[in-house]
Amino acid sequence: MRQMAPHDHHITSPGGAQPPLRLAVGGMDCASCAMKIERAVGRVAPGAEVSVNVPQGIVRVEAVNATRPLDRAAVTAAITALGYSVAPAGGDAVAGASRHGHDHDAAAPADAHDHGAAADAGPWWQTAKARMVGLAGGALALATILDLLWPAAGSWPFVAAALIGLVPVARAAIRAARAGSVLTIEMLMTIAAVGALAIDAAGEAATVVFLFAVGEMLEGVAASRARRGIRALADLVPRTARRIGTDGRVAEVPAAGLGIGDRVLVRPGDRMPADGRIVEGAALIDESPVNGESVAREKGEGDDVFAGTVVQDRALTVEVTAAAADNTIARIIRLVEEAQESKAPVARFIDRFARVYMPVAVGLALATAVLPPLVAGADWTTWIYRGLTLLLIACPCALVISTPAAIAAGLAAGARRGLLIKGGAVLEGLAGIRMVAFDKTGTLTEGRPRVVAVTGFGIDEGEVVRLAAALETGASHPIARAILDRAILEGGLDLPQARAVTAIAGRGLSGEVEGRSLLLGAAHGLNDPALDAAVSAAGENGWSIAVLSEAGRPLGLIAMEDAPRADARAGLDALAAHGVQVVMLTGDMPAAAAAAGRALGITAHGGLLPEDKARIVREMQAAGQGPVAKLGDGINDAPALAAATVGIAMGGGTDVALETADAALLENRVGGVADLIGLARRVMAVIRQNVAIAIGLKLVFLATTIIGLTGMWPAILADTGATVLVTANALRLLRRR
Ligand SMILES: Nc1ncnc2c1ncn2[C@@H]1O[C@H](COP(=O)(O)OP(=O)(O)OP(=O)(O)O)[C@@H](O)[C@H]1O
Ligand SMILES: [Zn+2]
Repeated sequence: MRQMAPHDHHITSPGGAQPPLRLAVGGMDCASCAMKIERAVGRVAPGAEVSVNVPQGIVRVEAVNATRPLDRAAVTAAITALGYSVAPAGGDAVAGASRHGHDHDAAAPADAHDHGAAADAGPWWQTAKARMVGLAGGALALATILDLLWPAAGSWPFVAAALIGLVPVARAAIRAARAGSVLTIEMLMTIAAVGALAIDAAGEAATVVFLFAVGEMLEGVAASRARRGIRALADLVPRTARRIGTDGRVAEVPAAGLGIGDRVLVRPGDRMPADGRIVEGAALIDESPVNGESVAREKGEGDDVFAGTVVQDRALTVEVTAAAADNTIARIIRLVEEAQESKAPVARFIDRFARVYMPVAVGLALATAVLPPLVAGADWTTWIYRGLTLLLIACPCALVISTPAAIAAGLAAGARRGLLIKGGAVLEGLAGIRMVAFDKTGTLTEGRPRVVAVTGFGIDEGEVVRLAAALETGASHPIARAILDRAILEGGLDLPQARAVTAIAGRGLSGEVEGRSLLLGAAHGLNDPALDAAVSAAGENGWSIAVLSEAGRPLGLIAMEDAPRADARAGLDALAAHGVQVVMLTGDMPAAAAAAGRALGITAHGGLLPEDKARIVREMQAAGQGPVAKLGDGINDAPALAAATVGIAMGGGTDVALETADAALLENRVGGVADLIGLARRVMAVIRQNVAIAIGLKLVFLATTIIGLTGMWPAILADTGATVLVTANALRLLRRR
């Protein structure tokens, strides 16, 4: 089931009081559709933030500073008035509609703007847009031949060709105008072409109409390629699975129909058909398709496996733990698709700019057509022609698509490499990061501490471990694992029952064991010389500690060692190469933090409570160190993740990691942070190039048109060319490096 935007976190929605409206719209797949819809919705929902996701057909309306609550019916009506279809219900309809929601075809006649029709269903040459190109192109070719064979016919073959190509465009323009959007690209095209016919430039009118159709088609092709960037992940999951029946017989069934608890047989070379847990066997598993982890890993009984990963050498029996719609890949796709809807600030700016730019350009065109003849007595035909050409230049297609195309491609490229980024705003934030704060346990270290020393104060060491392990039985901190492992080693898991266990994030646990009220955790507030000596000795070795105490009196000390991650050094170096500073913020005691910091060559602050971490992150941002990213893996990092410009979760696809942070590394690799920042910077560079291309070409043709150097068809060619160029530039991000 698709949830209604459960991932609205602090960056993309600053505390919106009302849930955003989400509508699945069929039939749009280009920038001008998006602009039309945004304008129409903006009129019925004043002050609302509208983002239109072209490839996925999703319109998201959020009441950022709306004057009244969002009215779903009014928004829906505004969109249908433009000739697009809106799926009846909210959330669930979205997924369906983006895959096969082309019902609008029946209601709306196929014309220049009903290109959603075949966008998913068939190859690009079968789309309505391609038919348009064929029609306009065929008519133009016929007219040209006629003109060569029979010059006496004059210009009427071209007039006919222009009209044939123009009819669908004009229809779309009129429909949009009726719905309230007068200044559309179709309208500009229609006026320019009709005007050209009027001043007897029929040949050019026909050419312009044809080139416009080509541009629209290429844009559609590019849009579906960007969409495939993320959808390709879904193809990693095999269509069928070998389910083991209750009678032990194996039957081939559709993977989508597997239920939780089903057992499947996965043979060497097979892709995993579902998320699950190995119940029998062990094998080398290649997880690179899902999280980019480059080395195959040995997994055995009890280990979790992900749909889409490849079993390399031996057969496994796997028990399914998630339905197809909830598996890791499906969740990633959903997150990225939602992220593609959220606009980066730079995209918002461009949208606003385009909205101002179009009327200005139209005004300029009008002035160009009218002023020189009126004021200076210049030739009317020449200047009307130049004015019409400027109308074509007023089309902001390339500019409008330049940013969303780059962001969509960037997010998809990241997801393929195990870098999950939740939206354009996060990308933009990441590109500007100057400082990264890491926690220690589980991020810079393996997060698998091992007990290295146990000290008892007045009680036996085994007793210390036994009581501590009883408290840790349900705990999730890595320390719990270490202490329980030790307890098993010493005498099995025959532990006393702990009651009323409470976890205090960043401090430890409290609870009752065998009638005694115990505390286990950091050495806060215990003044005991013997304990202090043991604690500082542990700190000097870089060990972490858990102190067991009763009524403020220490009973024992457990010291643990956690190895640094093998790739920590390289990952930190990669950040340094990006000019990014690094600091360690850890809940572990200061001495242990300092030892780990020394080993890695970075500044370390220890003994921090969760709120201390958040405070330091805020202080760093305020102190002008620029945007700060915080990397963390546990609940004790949540406040700091939220305080940071960008909160990055580390932790192989766990729910917490995926849902709470702004970005997540699916693979536990320190170098992933540098990869994230590098990718974000590349995306921003592409955006800058695209904006330069789009505006630069317009300026050049603006000048050459006014001085009369170039005419109509170079103007439309420049627009088409720029649109294709910026999209192709964005798709470069999808190339595997
Ligand atoms: N479940 C627990 N059992 C025992 N001690 C704990 C537990 N949770 C926390 N502590 C104590 O509190 C300290 C701080 O814990 P916290 O979870 O904030 O940081 P951490 O996980 O050690 O390090 P980092 O902040 O780098 O992830 C630990 O070093 C430990 O002494
Ligand atoms: Zn369109």
